[in-house]
Amino acid sequence: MDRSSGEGRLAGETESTDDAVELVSRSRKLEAGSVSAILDGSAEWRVQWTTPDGHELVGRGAAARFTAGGTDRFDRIRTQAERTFEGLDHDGPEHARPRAFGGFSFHDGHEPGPPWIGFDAAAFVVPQVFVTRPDDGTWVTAVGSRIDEAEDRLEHWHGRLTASSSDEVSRPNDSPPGVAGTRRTTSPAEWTEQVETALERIAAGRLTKVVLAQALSVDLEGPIDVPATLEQLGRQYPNCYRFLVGQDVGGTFFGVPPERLVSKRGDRVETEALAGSVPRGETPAEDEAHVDRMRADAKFQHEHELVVDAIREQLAPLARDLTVSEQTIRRLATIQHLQTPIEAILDGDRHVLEIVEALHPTPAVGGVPPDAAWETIRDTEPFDRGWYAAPVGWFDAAGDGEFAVALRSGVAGDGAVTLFAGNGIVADSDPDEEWEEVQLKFRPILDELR
Ligand SMILES: C=C(O[C@H]1C=CC=C(C(=O)O)[C@@H]1O)C(=O)O
Repeated sequence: MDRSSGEGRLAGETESTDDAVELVSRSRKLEAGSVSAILDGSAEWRVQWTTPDGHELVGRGAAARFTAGGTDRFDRIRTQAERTFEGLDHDGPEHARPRAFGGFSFHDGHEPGPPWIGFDAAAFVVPQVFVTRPDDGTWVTAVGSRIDEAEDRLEHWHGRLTASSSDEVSRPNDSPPGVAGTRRTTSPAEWTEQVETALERIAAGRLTKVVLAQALSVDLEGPIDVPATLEQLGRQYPNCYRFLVGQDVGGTFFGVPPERLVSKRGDRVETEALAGSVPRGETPAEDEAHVDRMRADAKFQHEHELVVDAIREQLAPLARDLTVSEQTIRRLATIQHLQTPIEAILDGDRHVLEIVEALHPTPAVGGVPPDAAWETIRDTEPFDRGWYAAPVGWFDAAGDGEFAVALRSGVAGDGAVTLFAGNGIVADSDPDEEWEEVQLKFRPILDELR
C-alpha cells in the first residue's frame, strides 16, 4: 500500500505536504428546506452519523482527508489531523465545528479488496459541507482552504437546500430493494468446525474467548437507497447509532450499531461492555424469561465479564478515576444483550484516538487474550472483516469525539449488500446455539432489504 498518498492533504491538492494546511469553516442556520440533497448523487465522500440521543451530522465531499495503514495507523491519523486542524478558522456555533469523520478496519494489515474497495485501514474526511441539527434548528456549514472558498460553498449549499421541497426532509422508503437471493461465507458444517477449533484452543488453555463472525452476501432485486434504508432502521432501532460512509470509488458502509466504543468530552470518557445475546420473546413475559435465563447462565456471565475486565484494564492506565456501573439489559427490536456502562475521568490531556486504540478490539468483538483471539479469527474466518466490528465515528480539533463499534452493519455495492455478524465463543459454547444467535444479528438490515 502506498501510504504517502492522500495523507493530511486538502482535496484538490495532488501532493501530500508536511506544511500545516489551513481549514476555514462558515455556518448559517437553515430556516426552511430539506437536507436530503446532501446525500444525493455521487460525491467523493458522503457521511451520516446519528447518536442514540438524536445528535446528527450529515455531510459530503472532503475538505481534508487522512488515511493510514499498519499498526501505528491511530497515531498517524492523529498526527495528520492535528497538523490540519492547527490553523482552523471556524465562524459558527460549536455544534457546527468541523470534524473528521471515518473509521478503521478491524485488522491492522487490511488491504482494500471487494467488497471493501476504497476502504483503507484508516480513513477520515472533514466534509466540505455538512448539516447539524441541535435543538434550535438546522445549520449548514461549509469548509474550504480559504475564506472565499468556504463562503461561496456555504452560499451555494444554503441556497440549494433552502430551495429543496420540505417534503423531502423525510425520505420515503415505500419500496425496499427486495432480496433476490443470499450467499453465505460459512455453511453450518464449516461454522461447527470453526467453533470446535476455537473450543479446542480454549480447552488447551491458549484462548479464553473469541468472537467468530460470518458474512452474508445479499443479492438485491432493485437499487438500494442507503439513506432511506438507514432512516427506516432508525425507526426500528431508535436507541442505536446510525452511520453511513460512502465514496465514489467503492461501496457504502452503513449500520445500526447498539454498541458505543467511546465518547470523550474533555477529560470525561463513557464506554460500555455489550456482550451476551438472547432473542426477543413474543410477549413481555417471554422477553423476561429470555433475560432471566441470560442473567442466570454462567456462560453468558463469563462471556460478559471478560469484556468488562478487559475494558477496565485497558482504560486504567489512562484514567485517574474509573466507574463500572451495574449490569443492565439492552433491549432492541430483535435481540436483547447484557450491558455494563463504564465511565472514566482521564489522567490528563488525551486524544480520543488514544482511547480508541487502547480499546479496539474489546473482547465483545475480538477476544481474550487479544493476540490468540486475533490469530484464531485469521485462521478460521474465510472472509475479510474490513471495517466490520471496528471503530467508526468522529473526532474534532480538541481531540474530543465519539465512536461506535461498527456492528449490525453491511457494505452496499453493485446490486448486493454484504452483511456481517458474529458471536462470542467461550468454553461450553454450543455451535448450534451460537449459529442461531449470529442469524439474529443479520436481521436488522436483512429485514429492511426485503
Ligand atoms: C459481534 C457482534 O455482537 C457483539 C455485541 C453484542 C453481543 C455479542 C454477543 O452476544 O456475542 C457480541 O459480543 C455482532 O453483532 O456482530
